[in-house]
Amino acid sequence: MTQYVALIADALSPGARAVLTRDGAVEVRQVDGTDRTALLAALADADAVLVRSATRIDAEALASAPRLRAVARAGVGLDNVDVAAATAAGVLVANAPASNVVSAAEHAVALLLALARHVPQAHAALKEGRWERGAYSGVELAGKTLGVLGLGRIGSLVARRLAAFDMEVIAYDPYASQAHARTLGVRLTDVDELLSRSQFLTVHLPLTEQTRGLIGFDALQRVRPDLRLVNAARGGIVDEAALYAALKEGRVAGAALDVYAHEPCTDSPLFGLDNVIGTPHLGASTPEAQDRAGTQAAESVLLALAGLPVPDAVNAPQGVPVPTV
Ligand SMILES: NC(=O)C1=CN([C@@H]2O[C@H](COP(=O)(O)OP(=O)(O)OC[C@H]3O[C@@H](n4cnc5c(N)ncnc54)[C@H](O)[C@@H]3O)[C@@H](O)[C@H]2O)C=CC1
Ligand SMILES: O=C(O)CCC(=O)C(=O)O
Repeated sequence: MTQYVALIADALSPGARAVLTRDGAVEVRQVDGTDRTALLAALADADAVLVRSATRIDAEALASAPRLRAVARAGVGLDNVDVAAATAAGVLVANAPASNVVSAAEHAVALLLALARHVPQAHAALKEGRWERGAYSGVELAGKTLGVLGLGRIGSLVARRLAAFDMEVIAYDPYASQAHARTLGVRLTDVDELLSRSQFLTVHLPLTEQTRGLIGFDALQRVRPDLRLVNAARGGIVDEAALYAALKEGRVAGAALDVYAHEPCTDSPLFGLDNVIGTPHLGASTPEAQDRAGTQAAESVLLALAGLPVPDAVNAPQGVPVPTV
């Protein structure tokens, strides 16, 4: 006999459903969380909701969910969940902070390499029947300076991988310790040095009110003209209009983007520039990452519904340990 309803609002791995139904107490319902009307209606009976990044759980969604006890994010970023409103409503929010970080880091490295060597452009030309060896000469990574903006879980994995390409790695993260940076072979700098010295810059910050627009017109005035920028964190941290202007005016050499201010995004002016490559928010899109994210999110829901401490709760009451970076 089921006692609770768990709503899966984005495409999660089959492992999530298997965990949720393990003890027979949870009925799983599926809804397309991007269909706002359907989402709000489905939330009316839900005790828990599981999302990835496409579904917005904001104050309106929470107000439509009188029974809700938990929001589980099968992934890292919580910018699509109003954590303050959930906390005020007594709804526990949990993410799966370590689930997809290797996939996200590997994707950032893949974008950086593809950007350096024009892999997508050369591939497209070849498939269209053009053998254009002269058009797609690239640059080496060895000996270049990589700037890492945000030396948390993903930034650290990227730094370690790209140090192995013989890059000099510097990072800006006011919350990272010197000891942690040293173990990665990374030197911590201030923002000025990060911007003025980096030949590659990779962004690994959460999107918050402090980080929104951080790489904007001002920052992009202070970079080298041979800078190649990678953003596989969140759209909105890099100001797309400022980036477009900098690329167009030759103040930045290239950009590789996995994330956009408004998603889905298919018509950005940035896509019209030859020195921009992009993927549609694929950082976490591997079966390995999705399996971990889905099952961890589902485990958090079971704990929350049972009234037990949830290790990855981001708004846990005092006394419940919340893991930090
Ligand atoms: N493209 C994709 O599919 C994915 C994107 N992400 C994004 O990547 C972001 C980072 O993920 P993690 O590394 O796991 O998070 P994390 O929390 O481990 O690391 C973030 C780091 O940013 C630092 N930071 C915060 N504010 C800062 C500021 N103003 N200036 C400089 N540093 C600052 C923090 O000290 C922390 O070390 C997530 O918040 C998410 O938005 C995460 C997974 C997949
Ligand atoms: O679920 C996804 O694919 C998005 C992953 C992501 O951006 C995150 O975990 O923050």
